[in-house]
Amino acid sequence: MSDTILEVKSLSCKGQDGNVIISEVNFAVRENDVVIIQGKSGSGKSTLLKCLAHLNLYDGEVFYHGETPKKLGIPLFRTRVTYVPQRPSLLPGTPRDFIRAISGFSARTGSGIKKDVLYNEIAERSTGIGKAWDVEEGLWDREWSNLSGGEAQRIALATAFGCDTAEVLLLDEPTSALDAESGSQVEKFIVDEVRNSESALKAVVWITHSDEQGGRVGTRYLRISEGLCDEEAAPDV
Ligand SMILES: Nc1ncnc2c1ncn2[C@@H]1O[C@H](COP(=O)(O)OP(=O)(O)OP(=O)(O)O)[C@@H](O)[C@H]1O
Repeated sequence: MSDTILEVKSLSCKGQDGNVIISEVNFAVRENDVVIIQGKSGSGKSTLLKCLAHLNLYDGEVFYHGETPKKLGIPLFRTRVTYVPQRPSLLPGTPRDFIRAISGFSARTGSGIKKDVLYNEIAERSTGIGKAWDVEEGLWDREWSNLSGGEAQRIALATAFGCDTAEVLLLDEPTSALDAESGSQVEKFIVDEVRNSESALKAVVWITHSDEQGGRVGTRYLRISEGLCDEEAAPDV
């Protein structure tokens, strides 16, 4: 189908101990999809997202518009298919250091844009989105390790949107550390961006433990159980 962005074929992943975590996963992500991934704790949801972002080794294939990440170039692929971690507080330095580092990647500056100009653009967009989510300006200069879980989560997400390059965002429980009000603000922003035809973002793969959230935002539903991944009907919430 022409609107297919990602195609996952026979994807399997083992842990360092050789145990199979997920096996023979097949699905496609198409334009306007909000694909909800559900499953018990430890079932392999984050593992699947990290494989999609080419952060884990896997067997099988992931195609982005029909091309493998290797053929496209993995750094460029990661600017288009971007993983947003559940616990960004494990990153070194401050959020601004992180923006400075990613502004220097040649996959981003390859278009000829200067590193400093790109840094200013990403920082301005990211802090602007953060402001709308009540993230104080000063928090961008605090070490990730000293941010609260909810602050770090909003900052990581605002930065992913601030980069404005991802066609697919892989969101690992993006609102799990947020209070109800902040969570619904962020949730609405994500869904609006997928629906906004002017946004670079065309689809989201979203891990959530909440059936209610899945029901509100999802358009398709995958469940991981005992290493296998099956598509399900929308939950009855
Ligand atoms: N590198 C690794 N080596 C060995 N085992 C691993 C590795 N990474 C993850 N695992 C194991 O694989 C299983 C799946 O982990 P994963 O983080 O994908 O689960 P999850 O479904 O996202 O869980 P949660 O809902 O608790 O976040 C777990 O049992 C985990 O301990």
